[in-house]
Amino acid sequence: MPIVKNVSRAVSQLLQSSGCGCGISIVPVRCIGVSPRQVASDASFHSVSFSDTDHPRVLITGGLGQLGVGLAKLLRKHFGKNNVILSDIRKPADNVFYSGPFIYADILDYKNLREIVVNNRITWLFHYSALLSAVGEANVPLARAVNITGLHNVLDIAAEHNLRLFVPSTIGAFGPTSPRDPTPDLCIQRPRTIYGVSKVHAELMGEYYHYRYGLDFRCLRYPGIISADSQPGGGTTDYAVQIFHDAMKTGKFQCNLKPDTRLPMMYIDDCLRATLEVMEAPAEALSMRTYNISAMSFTPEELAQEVQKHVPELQVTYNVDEVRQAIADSWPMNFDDRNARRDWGWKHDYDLPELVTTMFSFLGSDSRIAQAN
Ligand SMILES: NC(=O)C1=CN([C@@H]2O[C@H](COP(=O)(O)OP(=O)(O)OC[C@H]3O[C@@H](n4cnc5c(N)ncnc54)[C@H](O)[C@@H]3O)[C@@H](O)[C@H]2O)C=CC1
Ligand SMILES: CC(=O)[C@H](N)C(=O)O
Repeated sequence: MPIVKNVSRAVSQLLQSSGCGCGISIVPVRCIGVSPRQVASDASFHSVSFSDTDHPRVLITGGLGQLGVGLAKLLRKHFGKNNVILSDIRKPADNVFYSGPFIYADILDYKNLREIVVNNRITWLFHYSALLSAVGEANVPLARAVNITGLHNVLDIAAEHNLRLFVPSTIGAFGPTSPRDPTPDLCIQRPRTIYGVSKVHAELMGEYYHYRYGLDFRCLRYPGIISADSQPGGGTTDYAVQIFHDAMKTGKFQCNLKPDTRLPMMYIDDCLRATLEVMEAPAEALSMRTYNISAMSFTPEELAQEVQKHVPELQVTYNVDEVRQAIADSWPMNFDDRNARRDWGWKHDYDLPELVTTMFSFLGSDSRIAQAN
């Protein structure tokens, strides 16, 4: 296909994707001839563009954490196994390595990341690499590097190569001065963790690149995510996953948050479906580029009661971790996601009883398989 045709299609896609509904005219980065990293506008990789009739070519960064493997599985079902590349700086387990393309990608290595995007003709990027709230407080310099410097690399590469970019944000992007019950999309955001600060920065930088350069940036603020077949990576909401494993294994669970700490939560299938849905939504449907999504809110006490319906002998004790408790006390209790529901039809499937039943049927069948082997 002639390069000229591809470039003009890319420009028209950029113009379409910049439909922010705010009436501001956008000058896409390629039209002003200089990208954020001063890459020449006629560099050869610009001749590769993604047609609407093709499947996207997907890269997931930080893909070996709690959410990335599930996301790859979902996207591979939709777009084909070889169109979705999982990446991380860790070594994948055998089952992950053999389930589809995997590549080493350190988001702090700009050239390495750019080479991967170019050589694999990536068109959509899901940027999952991060240090979460609790581990971030334990290593602020690393969290700042991964969550902020890493994001800058990803944004520049996405803008240069006309990628559609998804970056997750979090309930942790709010702080003690935000309205907490409910928390709307637009309100004061003064988080007091490096994780929260870096996520507000990501929201603002992504939106800035969208308005300034026409980058097709899309962002959802996830609640705490609960999954059966992957472990959380060091957050404040981790207790809500651990309780299921401990209930099955020992019948005893020690919770590191107070019994009445209410936080928004979501089952992983809802979270990953929302992520695909917002990426597939037509640009003109998106009145914003960063949306809250919500499913349920509960306290450790309420979760324990629901779990005890399945494991009546479960004993729950509380040994509060001051760092996590202070973080949780500054986060939303309930999330207002009316804009996501209105703009692109977001709807959750799992509430608390359904979540708990699903977790036990997954873990139950899993442990039966383990016992049989
Ligand atoms: N799991 C949850 O409850 C929530 C997650 N999110 C966001 O979703 C995204 C994915 O979350 P999880 O999978 O839970 O995170 P996780 O902590 O389980 O995984 C993060 C991954 O990033 C990788 N990573 C660290 N440094 C890296 C580097 N320099 N280059 C490349 N990769 C690097 C780690 O090896 C790890 O596999 C994160 O951005 C997180 O902030 C948002 C809200 C809730
Ligand atoms: C809600 C999140 O972003 C994460 N699970 C954390 O607790 O840090």
